[in-house]
Amino acid sequence: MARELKVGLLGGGSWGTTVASLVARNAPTTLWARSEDTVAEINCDHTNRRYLPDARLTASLRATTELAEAVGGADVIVFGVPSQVTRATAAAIRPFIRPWVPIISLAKGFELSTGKRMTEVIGEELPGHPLGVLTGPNLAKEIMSGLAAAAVLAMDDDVIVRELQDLFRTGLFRVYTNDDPVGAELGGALKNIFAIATGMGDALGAGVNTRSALLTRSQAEMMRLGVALGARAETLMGLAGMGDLLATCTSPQSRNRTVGLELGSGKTIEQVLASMSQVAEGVKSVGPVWEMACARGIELPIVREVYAVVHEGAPATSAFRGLLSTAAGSEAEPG
Ligand SMILES: NC(=O)C1=CN([C@@H]2O[C@H](COP(=O)(O)OP(=O)(O)OC[C@H]3O[C@@H](n4cnc5c(N)ncnc54)[C@H](O)[C@@H]3O)[C@@H](O)[C@H]2O)C=CC1
Ligand SMILES: O=C(CO)COP(=O)(O)O
Repeated sequence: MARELKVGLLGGGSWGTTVASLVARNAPTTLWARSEDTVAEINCDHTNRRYLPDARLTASLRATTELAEAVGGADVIVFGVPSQVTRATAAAIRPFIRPWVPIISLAKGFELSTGKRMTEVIGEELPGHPLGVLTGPNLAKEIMSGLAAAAVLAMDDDVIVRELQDLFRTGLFRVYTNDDPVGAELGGALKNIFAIATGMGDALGAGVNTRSALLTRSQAEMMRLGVALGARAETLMGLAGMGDLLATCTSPQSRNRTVGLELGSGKTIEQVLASMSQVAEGVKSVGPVWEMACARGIELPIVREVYAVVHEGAPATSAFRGLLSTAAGSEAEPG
């Protein structure tokens, strides 16, 4: 079944290219990227050196700069562009996309202006499509270097999710199905904020005890807000939540953790962003997440401190002091 489906994937960065290369092993896949150079390189050399310097892509993967070519004949559409351009990209493909095709989102962020999840954004721009997310502890460069990884493909529709599972999985990329797309999407987006916090802590010389405490309390904050926003707790305890939190907070490859490390070393957020060529979703997501927590009266001390450093210019050292000054009550409570 999966081999008969044609896939159109939007976004030629690290993760879009990685997923396109995996899916191309199972089905005819066309990747849309903006850059003509990137498209030519993928088609001729089977590489995308700007984002994945050492990786060799599946030779059958085709790339194009034409949206119509990528999505017009596709049976499945995959969104791999950053969160803040997802709405515009969805609107741009509206004239070309067939009415019923499933859409899978890879992005791990919230829309800055609305606080919406990416499947909410895509659903508003492209109503009537079955929507899902592919998420989990999936650092692109590790996967392209041939190391094993696991992900969840989360959709409301039990039949479609099983059909699509075969499309994404390979021998080393294990794909589990999950019927809580809201929880899976929230886990992937929320963990980025905690990766910034962990990076700050590590730059300031946090020990393993401190980092473990920070990760555990991050998981508690993710659960508190995530469940309030409609996630199931068990999803946030799984690959999409705790799994991705561990990967992103501990990997030197994580862009969000790198942002935290740089902030912790004394740089301003403007200096950090000016030196980065890839997206770190947590920088933008922390604003809407903090607003959602405040609006609901949910205490998230770690999110509060990351927000203060990223958006209010507070030094990273004050985030550490802020967390220590939060009263430690029962473990079940915030703080
Ligand atoms: N890199 C990774 O290991 C993983 C990333 N993700 C998520 O995937 C999403 C995409 O991330 P990456 O591919 O890593 O980012 P990236 O920074 O490597 O690449 C971003 C891509 O988006 C393109 N882009 C930027 N602005 C655009 C616009 N206005 N219109 C169209 N395309 C535009 C860029 O040209 C580039 O090709 C993010 O939400 C990220 O959190 C999820 C899992 C793993
Ligand atoms: O989502 C990711 C790993 O699962 C990638 O994290 P970064 O965006 O921080 O690199």
